[in-house]
This record gives sequence, structure tokens and C-alpha cells, in this order.
Amino acid sequence: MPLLRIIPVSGLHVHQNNRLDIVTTRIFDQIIFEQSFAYQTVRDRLPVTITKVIDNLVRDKDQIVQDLGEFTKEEMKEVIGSFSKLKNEVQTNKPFEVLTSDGPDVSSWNTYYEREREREGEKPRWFHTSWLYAECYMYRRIHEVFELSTSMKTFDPFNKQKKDAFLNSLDLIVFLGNHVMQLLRMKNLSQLEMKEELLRLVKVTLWGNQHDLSHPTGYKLPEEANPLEHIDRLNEYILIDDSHHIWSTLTASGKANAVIDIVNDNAGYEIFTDLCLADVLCTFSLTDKVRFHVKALPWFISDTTKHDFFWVLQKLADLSCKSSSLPALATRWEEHLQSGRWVVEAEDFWTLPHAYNEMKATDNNLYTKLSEATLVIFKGDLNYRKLVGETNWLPTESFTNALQGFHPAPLVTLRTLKADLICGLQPGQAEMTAAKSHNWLTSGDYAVIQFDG
Ligand SMILES: O=P(O)(O)OC[C@H]1O[C@](O)(CO)[C@@H](O)[C@@H]1O
Ligand SMILES: [Mn+2]
Repeated sequence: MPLLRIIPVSGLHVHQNNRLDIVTTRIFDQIIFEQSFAYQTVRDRLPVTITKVIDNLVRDKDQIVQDLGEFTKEEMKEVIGSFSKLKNEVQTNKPFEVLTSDGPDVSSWNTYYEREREREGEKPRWFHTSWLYAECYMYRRIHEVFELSTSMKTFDPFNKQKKDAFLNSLDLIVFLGNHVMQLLRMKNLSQLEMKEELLRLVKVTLWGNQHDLSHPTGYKLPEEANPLEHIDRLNEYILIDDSHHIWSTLTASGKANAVIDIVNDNAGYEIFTDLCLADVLCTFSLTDKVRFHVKALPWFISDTTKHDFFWVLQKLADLSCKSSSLPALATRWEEHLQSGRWVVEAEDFWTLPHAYNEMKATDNNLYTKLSEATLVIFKGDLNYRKLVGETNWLPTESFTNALQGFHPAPLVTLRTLKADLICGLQPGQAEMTAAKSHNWLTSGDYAVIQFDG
């Protein structure tokens, strides 16, 4: 029976020193691991993701050959063969291998691999290593297959899904775009009104994180016509709401040249909500600059790459038929980018398997860069897993402790719960929530706004 070793356990069963990796008995491991969402992910979801990549390549073959040239026709056969092999490696729990492509992050991946191999005393395997490493490694291997080709080196196999997801959320985008455009035009808002509007938008971007294409149940569009009213009704599902700290941190800072870093997550509707929030932060003079951190390679299906970021801007500019607010926002955002008020970065660290308490030692430049910020905003579930070190903390463990020394600047995480780990809850809160909903940790129905100042 395959096992996963360092994984967060479903439910609240294991709290040995808060670390699962010290659990050693095999029987115990098996009982626990078969229940975990991590186990389900590696057994069911990762092979499905690879199968979908293959299916989409087959389906879109003619278009791809038309775009990339006749040579790609032959090459695609090899690419598909490599994906079948990768899927088999996952399903038969084969050992991981070093990467052999020439990407700028390859040596970091291989150093990580050697470290894990030494630590585990054998090559890491799909079901015998941490969930975080296994899942990140799969997305890196998918990219490697393309990197090793001649004509598909930068091919994004999730591109079409991301675009479709954006277009399927257009009603929400129009609604929110109109609201935000109105807000940006308002003069003489009181401090209290500004605070309320800002924190409402924070919640819009929080729930925007439900729009994740890697989630098994997928996102269900709200039935309400007005998504902002829908957001107001979701407050009872926010288990920790530290949003007031966002306001107090930003208004107290008084820094000249204040910077906010947003570590973005998914493309489509979620990135649109992030951009709306960033514009309001600038327009309310809560910051002078926003740096967006997106992914350097296709990641967890729906994560935003630079290409996705600029595609959204371009698309909005073309959507005057839907609402004049959308091209108006696109123009504002182009100007922010041109003036340097907004910057888009795609550092390699975000697509490495490291937990964030390793950032300082692994990528000191990035840590130093984040240290300049008045506030760092982390979006989404995967960022949360990396923030708390993919550890099954006691649910009442403090967020500060779970960060294990990661504190480049005041930071806040906006996360809908899609993995079975959590910290910072009140005593009894986890049990109460579990009684209401058995899959509260993974369904995406619950959320947290957790601040570390
Ligand atoms: O886009 P997000 O919020 O980081 O979600 C990705 C998360 O979703 C999952 O795919 C679970 O559905 C996890 O593997 C991962 O943590
Ligand atoms: Mn994501």
C-alpha cells in the first residue's frame, strides 16, 4: 500500500508535536494516510491532470500545428509519449529523477532533490514524500516535457482552460468592474467609507480564490445576480477575519514610496479581483506602488503567468460590448504599468517546492525585496500551504508560530480552504466547523484572512 510521509492529515487526528513526519509506525501511517486529501490527490487527481493534458493536446492538435508549424506534428507524438510515461511513474510510485532541461530553476530543483534524497535515505517517490513536493514536482515535470521539445518549449497546456474560465465568469467581471469603476470615480469618501469599501473588496478577492481549476469539485457560480451581496452573506464562512489589520497597517505606515506586494494565485476572475483591489489601494493613497508576483511557468493548472496577466488586460480592452467599465479599467491599469506604479514579476522561487520559511536561505534577494513592503498579500491555498510549511499544526496553533520565522514584512493570507491543514483557530472552532461540514478543510466553502504583523 503506497504511503505519503509528510502530509497534513484529514480531520484532526494527529497532533504529535504538530509534525506528521515524526510518525513512524507503518500501520498508523496507513490508517491516516488513506484518509488524507494528500493521498487522494496523488492517487486520483494528479493522474487525471496528466490525462487531461494529453487529451487537450490530442483535441487541439490541428490548431497547435497551425500555430507552431508542421514540425510540431511529429514532435507532439513524443511529447504525448512522455506524458504517458509520467502518468505511469505516478501511478506505480516510481522514484523521482533529476531534471535534465535547461531552465534557470533546474539547479535549484536538483539541489532540493538531492537534499530530500539524503534526508529520506532513498530517492523520493510519489507516495513516499511530502504532498507539497510531489504536487509541485508534477507541474515542473509537465513543463520539462515541453522544455525538452524543440518547437513547444514555452507551450502552456492550461492556457485554453484559463481563458475559458475568464470568459465563463464575464457576468461577475462586468458586475465587479462597474462597481469598482464607480468607486474609483468617487470623490470625498470619508475614512470610514474608504475602510468599508476596501475591506469589502478584500473579501471579493478572498472569495475569488474559489475560482481554482485544480479543485476537484470545481467552482459553482453564485445564483445571486449581485455578487457583492453574495460576498456579504459569506461572512459566517470566514473562520478567521483579521481584515481590520490590513486597514490599520496601511494607514499607520506613513512610509514614503510605500510598496505592497501581492503574491497572486489564479488567472481569470481571481486575478481580475486582485487588479481591482490593487487599483483601489493606489487610488485611496494607501500605497505608492504594487508589485504583482505571478508564476514563471504553468502551475497548478490555473495559476497566473505573465502571459495570462497581460492577456486579461488585452481582453478587457476589447470588451466594450459588455461594459464601458472594462476598457476603462484596462486603460487605467496599462497606465499604472507604464508609470511603474505597478510592476509584474515572476520570480522562480514561487514555482519551487520550498516552504516559505526556507526563502531567506534559498532566495535572499526575494526575501529582501519583500522586506521593503508595507504589506505582503498572499493569495490562495497553495501559498497557505507553503506559508505554514505544509504541516498539520494543531488548529489552535498561532499563525505566527506556524510561519516558523518567515516574516519579511507584515503579511496577510487570503485563502479559501482547499487542503487539510489550518492554524490560528479558537479552541473548539475546528470541531464545531467539522460538525457542520465534514469536508470543511477541503471544499473551498470556508476561508481565512490571517494577518501576521
Ligand atoms: O489555487 P489555490 O487556491 O492555490 O489552490 C490550489 C490548491 O487546490 C488543490 O489543488 C486542492 O484542490 C491543492 O492541491 C492546492 O493546494
Ligand atoms: Mn492556484
